[in-house]
Amino acid sequence: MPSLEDELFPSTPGKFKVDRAHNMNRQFHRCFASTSTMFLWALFLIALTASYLSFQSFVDSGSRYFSASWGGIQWEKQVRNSAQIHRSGGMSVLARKSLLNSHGILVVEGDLNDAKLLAKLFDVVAFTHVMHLAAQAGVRYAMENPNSYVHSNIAGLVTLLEIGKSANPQPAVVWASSSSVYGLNEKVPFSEADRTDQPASLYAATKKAGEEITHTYNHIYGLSITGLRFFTVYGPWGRPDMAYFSFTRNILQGKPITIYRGKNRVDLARDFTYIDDIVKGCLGSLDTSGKSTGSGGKKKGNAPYRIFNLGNTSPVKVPELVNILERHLKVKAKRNIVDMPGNGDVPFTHANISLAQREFGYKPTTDLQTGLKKFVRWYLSYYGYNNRKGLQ
Ligand SMILES: O=C(O)[C@H]1O[C@H](OP(=O)(O)OP(=O)(O)OC[C@H]2O[C@@H](n3ccc(=O)[nH]c3=O)[C@H](O)[C@@H]2O)[C@H](O)[C@@H](O)[C@H]1O
Repeated sequence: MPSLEDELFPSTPGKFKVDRAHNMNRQFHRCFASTSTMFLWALFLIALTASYLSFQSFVDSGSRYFSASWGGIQWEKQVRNSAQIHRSGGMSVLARKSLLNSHGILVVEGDLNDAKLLAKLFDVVAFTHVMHLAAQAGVRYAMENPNSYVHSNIAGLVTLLEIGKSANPQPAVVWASSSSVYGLNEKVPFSEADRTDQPASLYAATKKAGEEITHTYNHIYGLSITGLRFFTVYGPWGRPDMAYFSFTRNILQGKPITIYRGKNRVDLARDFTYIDDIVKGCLGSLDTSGKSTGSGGKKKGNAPYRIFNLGNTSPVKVPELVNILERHLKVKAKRNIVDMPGNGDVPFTHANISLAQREFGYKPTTDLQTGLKKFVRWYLSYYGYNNRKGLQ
């Protein structure tokens, strides 16, 4: 019989008990902990169902699980207080996930598909912005649990947009797309105007669908939309299913790591982007998002529809990523090199970021060597390796 944890987290790629607690908070840390400027705004953050919750179990029983956890006069008061503007700036932001209670901000956990919860939140607070980072992420896991991608990345997105379009005022929506939409595109570096009609994975296809779906809400209802194509984001509090994270774990545990190799023995490469740079991009895009024009479901004029690459502009081969990890960890990896299986991976990614640079001064400053050093320092501390000999 599955445990309660499995009931709630069965779709989690790379679910590890020890990581769960930090998964629940990681979006906060990833997006806000390192960026004090976020507190210029009134924040209200909702922890909506994302990659680390079980969509299947929500379909079966999830609404019952969550329905008990919100509502009531006291809860509404907490939501309102939490959404108050803490400093000047005039924004009130609805984002995917948590903020520490110590900052006076309430965390509401719920399923993105819970329209009643979303409607209630918009009822209680007139959100000016939605930072929507909830998703079922991961390229390869889509082959194992395809419906979780549809549930979160498509159905959940539509639920959110439906609520947003009917709200008065309508919020500006900034949301997470993905570099994976470039799919089999071979033109480098990838620019926003390049082809995105050849997805290589279901994950990519659902993110591409999200771009089309948000476009219709912009067109019909006047919602201000900004889609951010993130390029392999890494760093402290990251996702345990991603390569840099699972490689680190295996290297430290003396277990082999599998490195995929592309056609003709060509190494795969990624435009790995450090979390702090991504946070700056998120903030820049919120700052410049522009207003929605409609209200109560009626469009009153054209609203911005924007898409930006948020990458690092310098792809690194996966074996080089492993070299860097070895140096920081001071442990040799046991490498198992295999030909890339047909699992949705693409051979390389490489961002052209000139559009984001022009629009809001986006400029990544962390190279992979530096970013992984910070990640490893966090990892060793978080998992208690600093108390063990030889890994200081
Ligand atoms: O930019 C994105 O839009 C996506 O970025 C990320 O996808 P990817 O770039 O695939 O990152 P990641 O899994 O870390 O694999 C990195 C490299 O290691 C290779 N890889 C992976 C696993 C393994 O065991 N071996 C291996 O060689 C693998 O073949 C790849 O070449 C996010 O997960 C995804 O949610 C999405 O946001």
